[in-house]
Amino acid sequence: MFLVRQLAAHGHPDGLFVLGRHLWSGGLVTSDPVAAREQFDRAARAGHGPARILSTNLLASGIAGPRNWLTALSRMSDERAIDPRRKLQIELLSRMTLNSAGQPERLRKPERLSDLPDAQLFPGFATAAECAYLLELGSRNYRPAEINDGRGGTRLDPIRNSDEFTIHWLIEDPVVHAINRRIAAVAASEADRGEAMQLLRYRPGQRYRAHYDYNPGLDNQRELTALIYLNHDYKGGETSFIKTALKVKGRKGDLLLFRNTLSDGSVDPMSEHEGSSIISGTKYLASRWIRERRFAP
Ligand SMILES: O=C(O)CCC(=O)C(=O)O
Ligand SMILES: [Fe+2]
Repeated sequence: MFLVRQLAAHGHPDGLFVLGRHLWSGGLVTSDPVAAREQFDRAARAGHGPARILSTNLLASGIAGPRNWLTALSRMSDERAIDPRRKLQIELLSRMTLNSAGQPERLRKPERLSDLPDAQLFPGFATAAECAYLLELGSRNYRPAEINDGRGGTRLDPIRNSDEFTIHWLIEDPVVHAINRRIAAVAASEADRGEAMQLLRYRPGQRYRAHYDYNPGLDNQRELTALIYLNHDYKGGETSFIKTALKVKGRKGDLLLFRNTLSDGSVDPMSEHEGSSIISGTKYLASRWIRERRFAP
């Protein structure tokens, strides 16, 4: 760490970037996302390519510091030379009809599926191109999914034997961020209340057994759950509510939104659900748990 700090102190781009990564993740130093972002910004100004990408992502999302959507968009154009994904991201964003703050201008009407649990379906929430983009982000990156242990950490548990990839804050690019803002808009919440988006993959035999997304160990509760179905060419795998007859088998691009808490903040017993076992094919979802209050750093 001494060497890294020395290099950073001299404005060395790699030193600043590596210091930023350590400050972001913690471990050798105390985690400090705001200080990390400052190092990424300095590394970016010193010409460090990967730091420019992270720094623009954080500027677009307003995580660990200020948010400026339009400046982030103009920086993305300049970044096409260092990251080939920027071109596709600019194309996808141009088709979204966003205002100058990156907010969606039009929202699809929901279908009410049930009152208890409070569940709604937004058909065609994401376009086929957006689903393809998320699927490509996940490919090659999946690892066994864990569950929240209620003590600030996560652990493997036989209740959930599927795979996941978390689009954590640094790699939450402006396309993912715009989708996260759209989720927040249909959920009548703020984007910064969402946990990082997760991509989920279930192959035959994989499932997420009956559970509540509400977790008694959390003081900032998972109030809402949003699931985007990224495909529908598989058998089995419904999102099934255990205490009612409600089973949801979304089509590609549909979003299921349900509430895990009652109006007094306590758990809604009817929100217990499972991702049923896959019979054939592979199911892909994008999920976002929405907290009661700001959750993003
Ligand atoms: O796979 C599903 O349909 C449900 C996923 C789920 O319950 C979750 O990720 O919390
Ligand atoms: Fe769940």
